[in-house]
Amino acid sequence: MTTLENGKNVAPTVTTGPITGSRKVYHHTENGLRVPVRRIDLSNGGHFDVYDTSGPYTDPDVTIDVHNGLFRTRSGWLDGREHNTQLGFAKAGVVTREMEFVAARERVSAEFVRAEVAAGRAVIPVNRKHPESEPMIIGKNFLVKVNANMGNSAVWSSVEEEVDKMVWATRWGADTIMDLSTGKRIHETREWILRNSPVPVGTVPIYQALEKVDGDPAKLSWEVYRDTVIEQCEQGVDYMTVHAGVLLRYVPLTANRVTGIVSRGGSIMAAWCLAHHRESFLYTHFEELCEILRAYDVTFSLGDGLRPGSIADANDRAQFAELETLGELTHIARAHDVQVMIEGPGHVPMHKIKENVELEERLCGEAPFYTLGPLTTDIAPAYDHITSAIGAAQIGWYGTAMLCYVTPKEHLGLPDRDDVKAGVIAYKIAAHAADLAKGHPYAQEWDDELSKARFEFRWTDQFNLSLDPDTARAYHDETLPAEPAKTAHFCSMCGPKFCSMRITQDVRKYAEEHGLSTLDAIEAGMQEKSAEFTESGKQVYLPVVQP
Ligand SMILES: C[C@H]1O[C@@H](n2cnc3c(N)ncnc32)[C@H](O)[C@@H]1O
Ligand SMILES: Cc1ncc(COP(=O)(O)O)c(N)n1
Ligand code: MET
Ligand code: SF4
Ligand SMILES: [Zn+2]
Repeated sequence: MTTLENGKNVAPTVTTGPITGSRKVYHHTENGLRVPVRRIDLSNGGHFDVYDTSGPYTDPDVTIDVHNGLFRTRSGWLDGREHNTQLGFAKAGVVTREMEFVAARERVSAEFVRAEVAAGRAVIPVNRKHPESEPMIIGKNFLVKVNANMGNSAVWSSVEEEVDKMVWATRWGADTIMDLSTGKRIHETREWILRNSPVPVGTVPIYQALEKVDGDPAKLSWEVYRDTVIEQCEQGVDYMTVHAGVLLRYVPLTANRVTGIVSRGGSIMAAWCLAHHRESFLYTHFEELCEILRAYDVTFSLGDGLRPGSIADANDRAQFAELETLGELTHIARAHDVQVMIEGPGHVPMHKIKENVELEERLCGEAPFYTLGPLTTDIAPAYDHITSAIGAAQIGWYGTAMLCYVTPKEHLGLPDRDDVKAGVIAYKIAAHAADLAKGHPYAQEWDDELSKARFEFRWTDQFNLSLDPDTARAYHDETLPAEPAKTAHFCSMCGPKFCSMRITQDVRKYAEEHGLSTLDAIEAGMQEKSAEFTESGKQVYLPVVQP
């Protein structure tokens, strides 16, 4: 690994050790692959296993050394596999080890995984040069995934912080991360992230290409771009955002928008097209690009350079014209055996969300949709993880395969690690809510486990089964920190006398003690009350006793 440029060579400090209340367990597949799960041990002697994105960092048996990077688990899987892709294998009827691995993670058959990849309805982003990552799948017939963006900017830059954010995001459940660095030491930052990332890493190569030409879009060229893409493929980037749908003739369609072009990549390409009055080199050289990505099995994330950046601009002609072009490019990429997903908006009010999914599926042959939110209103800067998680839950329900998080700092500044966690948790909620609504066979089991723990006042189990056990416990501790409170039949919300779940349990106990079913108990209780009512002279309103 390269040393850090600041000469001090400060090792990035990252968070290690299990998430509170759980431990890493490995399942072994038929062919001996080790598939991680996070096991939550319960106080009633049971346990519950959940999907685990956190990689070796949460395994106490692994020694983490960020200078050496993670163990290259997949390097042994890659022999003799040059120049073919997961899509190529899937089409040829071959089940790869990556497919077997994700099948175990998703609890489906490997053949189902193969068929979904072959149809282009799912992608497994795995650059052959990123053997540290654990394979995962993105597709609407699998668990909804979450991506976390990070990376430096010209205003704030630190390799250490970005590596820390990557580990932190995956700890809380990010399925992929994107390094969107635009500041100094882009190559080096990405190298540190890649060598230490247990999840696929995405980038937007045009950002680094622009940096190479001193930030002047007019100076960009296919050659500079191509060399940047190859450099990033060689490093191990798993998927790349390519804004090849921003065509010269679409740029005027944004002229009357409230917020113009909000995509960075989109605005850079629009500037290039106008400066040269030529068609985008991403579009004219698209087949060459396919051949480069194919050699590494890098997945396209066809960028939405004309996505709406405000409620007013949602679903306009510019946005949907670009989507049509992305559909055309999807079919070209697939013919080259290159995996494809499609990036989506942005800012969209709730009533305009569904149309986005329907159009995307129709135009892009059901390629996995990967959307930024969408934000369902513009009026809450500082809370855009919420405005967007609302849209994300909906769009996920309609069939979006991966949700790109938005943090509380959106529109305001570069997110720090706290923002990263807030964004990831908000999006884990949205993704899981979508899984539930889609009727995913295992999604509800998690809810049911937590609900049971809650009803039985197994407070510790309730904390540990939650997406954020530390915060759940800390909130309970704020008012009732003592150990006996962790089994008490109430919390400080209602107190002991008004705890409805405690009262329900009493009703059930009453029924049991009197040999009645709960319904009978209610009936019996009602008769008792009715007798009291008759005795009191059948008055509906009792006289108020003056103090
Ligand atoms: C496309 C989305 O990418 C996010 N984005 C862009 N750059 C960064 C960064 N360095 N860190 C985190 N998020 C970023 C913004 O939230 C934008 O909305
Ligand atoms: C879902 C999604 N959409 C877009 C981008 C790229 O950002 P930009 O288009 O601003 O360059 C991204 N990283 N993720
Ligand atoms: N918030 C913008 C969007 O909605 C992006 C700003 S940073 C390019 O896409
Ligand atoms: S987030 Fe900030 S830098 Fe990015 S487009 Fe908006 S105002 Fe510009
Ligand atoms: Zn925005």
